[in-house]
Amino acid sequence: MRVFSIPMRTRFRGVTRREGVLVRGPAGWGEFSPFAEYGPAESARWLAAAREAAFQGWPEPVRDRIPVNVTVPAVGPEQAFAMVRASGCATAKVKVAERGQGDVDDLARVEAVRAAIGPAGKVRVDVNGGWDVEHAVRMVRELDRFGLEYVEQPCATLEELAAVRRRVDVPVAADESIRRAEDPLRVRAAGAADIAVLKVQPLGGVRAALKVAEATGLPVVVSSAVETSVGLAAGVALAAALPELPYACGLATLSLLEGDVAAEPLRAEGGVLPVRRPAVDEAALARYEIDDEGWRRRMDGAAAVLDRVGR
Ligand SMILES: O=C(O)CCC(=O)c1ccccc1C(=O)O
Ligand SMILES: [Mg+2]
Repeated sequence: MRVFSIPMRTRFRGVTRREGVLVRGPAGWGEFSPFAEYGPAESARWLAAAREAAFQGWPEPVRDRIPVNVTVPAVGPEQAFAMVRASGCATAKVKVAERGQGDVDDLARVEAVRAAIGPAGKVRVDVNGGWDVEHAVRMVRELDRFGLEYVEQPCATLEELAAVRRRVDVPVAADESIRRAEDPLRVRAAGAADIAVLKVQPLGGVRAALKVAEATGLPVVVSSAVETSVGLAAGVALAAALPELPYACGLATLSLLEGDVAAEPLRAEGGVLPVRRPAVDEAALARYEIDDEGWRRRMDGAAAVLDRVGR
């Protein structure tokens, strides 16, 4: 196992370095990079995803190009404008409701992103559950001045998502509400969302995520957990294997990192990612490799859970 620590270009989810473990098996490289706040039980799914990548490989793709969105963190309007222009993407996802900021910051950022992407581009916002129902209804209507493709996780709970969905015309996507195998059916039953955002690592692998996609019965947006090219390749494999892919995916996140572990990183060009699987490059990895006992323990903890409960 190889531990990496890569600085983020801009702070994201309060994180300034992205860390994790790369494992190698007969099928290739896998990434295990649960966020710092996740304990062994939750991290076990992330390890299952890494093991699938390393030991099993992924289902056959049905497409060879994945349209992607540029991800705009909670930065100022000028930086947001520049990030969208530099990306070449026709869809932008804008983070809003950042702690310490206000509605005026969100309105200015979304306005700048709309200006950068042009009238034909698509703009979605991700609230990460940061609003209550009244705040969400008011802000979605205000932000829709700039034209919203959808709003991702406007509130924390399924019941709140359902309430917002009944009161606004903008489609609602569920992200944090879809994390465990039993959740998707609840999302469907609650009428809480129009779209399901799926991430490979927290769902326990590409095959597990495909099952969740089927269970939700909703159109899917595949999103990254801000991984290296190794982790992103699993998201690309999921996006490539889904029977339908009606929306751009949130897999253009390599640009949020200062560097990568592959010689030919999974970087979007013209708003599209190729369906391929980059290998770890020793020289690239050497720049970011650390020796960290903590990550060894996290992996052992997750492995103990996985090997006890199975997959
Ligand atoms: O979807 C994207 O555009 C990028 C990925 C992303 O936003 C994200 C990355 C890590 C953790 C949470 C999230 C999120 O969608 O909330
Ligand atoms: Mg999200």
